[in-house]
Amino acid sequence: MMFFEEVNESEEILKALKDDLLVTDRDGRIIYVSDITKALYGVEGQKIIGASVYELEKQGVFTPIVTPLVLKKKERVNVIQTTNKGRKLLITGVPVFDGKGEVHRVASYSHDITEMVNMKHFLSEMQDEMERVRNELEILRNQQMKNTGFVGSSYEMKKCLSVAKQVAEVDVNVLILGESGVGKTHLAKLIHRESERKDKPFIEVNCGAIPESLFESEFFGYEAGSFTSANKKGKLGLAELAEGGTLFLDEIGELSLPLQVKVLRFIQDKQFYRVGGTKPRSVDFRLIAATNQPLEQLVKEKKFREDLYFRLNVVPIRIPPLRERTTDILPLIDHFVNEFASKYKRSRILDDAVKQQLFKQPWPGNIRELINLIERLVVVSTSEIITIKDLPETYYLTYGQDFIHKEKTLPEIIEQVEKEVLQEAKNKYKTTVRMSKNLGISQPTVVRKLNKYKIN
Ligand SMILES: Nc1ncnc2c1ncn2[C@@H]1O[C@H](COP(=O)(O)OP(=O)(O)OP(=O)(O)O)[C@@H](O)[C@H]1O
Repeated sequence: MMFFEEVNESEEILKALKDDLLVTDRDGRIIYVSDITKALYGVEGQKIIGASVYELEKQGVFTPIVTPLVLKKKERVNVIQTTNKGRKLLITGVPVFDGKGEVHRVASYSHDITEMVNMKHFLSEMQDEMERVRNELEILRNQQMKNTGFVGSSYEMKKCLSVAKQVAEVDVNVLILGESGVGKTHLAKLIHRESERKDKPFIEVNCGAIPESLFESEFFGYEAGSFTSANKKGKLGLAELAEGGTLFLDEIGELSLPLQVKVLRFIQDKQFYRVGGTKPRSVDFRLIAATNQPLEQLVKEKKFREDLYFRLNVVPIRIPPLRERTTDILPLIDHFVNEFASKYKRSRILDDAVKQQLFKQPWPGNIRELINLIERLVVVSTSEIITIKDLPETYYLTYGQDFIHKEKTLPEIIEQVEKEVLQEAKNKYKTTVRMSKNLGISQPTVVRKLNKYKIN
């Protein structure tokens, strides 16, 4: 009675273990099998009692079998078996010896490791994918941050550069001001490259380009299922992507007043909540903002929050438009002619008349406009020397036409012409003595005028 109870109890324990137990004799005949086999092998446990494991292997029920290995080694053996159901089992075969030290039975128990194997595959695929993404990110980051050269020999640009390099070293908020295309993003990247954060991300957020209704979810990210058209798994925001690096808020003047409140709180606390989230998240970044709008004016008109303006405006850098730093025009032209000549593998030179004409342009689109024009000239011109005939019509209006076109007053026209003449004379004659001789004015007048127009 006592024995029966013990046998039943052992059976219960085996079932509870959820491991499949199979016992064969030394010829490989199954003499015991627990009753969970069907799920793994697709056959009823009790129906294979008496069957040979060699036969079952031939039929593909499971392979490889462990019995012959245990018989040969006379010790515990582990194998990974695949069943006809495609499951992966870790089989441990254990020899049971008779009184003469011969293997009398082979007991094997199996543990279903399919999920573990799948997880391992998944993990390894994920690791490969991560490696690919990491490499791609590295390439993209290098492309994005590629140092394309900083042209700026004018007094104004030298001043900007010197402030930029100084602030790069400290984690202070910087506000870059200037017309469209003057190089605000270019300067922000330079500050990032020169800072200790250079190996971390530079995340550019164009505040004017993101629709207001999407700004929060794009900027702060969102939690899973927080709104209907959202990605089911939730999404990381741009703010979070800047971790450790520089967050560049371009066109900050375009932010609506309600969003300004949120951005201000974020800049102050360096903490935020994802849309639909309840957990505050922290992010460490240096902030650079930029705008082509007169922010101070917007503050007066109550279109831009004063507290946000003060937060951003710790170190302001104003990049002057190209027409206020004409000494940069010719070096920029040379720089981009070389760049595009090498990009399109064609040798191109601008003749002096073209340079003179470009020097006189007002460049409302600033450096971006200049780049577009040079690229077009390099690509479209058919001969090595680019002449005035290659210029698009709008670029060869005569002086007078040009000024009247822009509704300038006579004193303004005279000042501008004087400045340009002095600039050209400075480029050509270098010294104030030679300039005074060739311009027919005294040397002190040359010096005074050079100071007036900040030509150095
Ligand atoms: N000092 C410079 N030297 C060489 N290239 C420059 C310089 N400044 C700007 N550029 C180039 O001019 C183009 C326009 O510059 P950028 O995009 O930085 O202007 P932006 O002021 O940010 O314009 P927007 O206000 O439209 O955003 C870019 O291709 C940039 O690489």
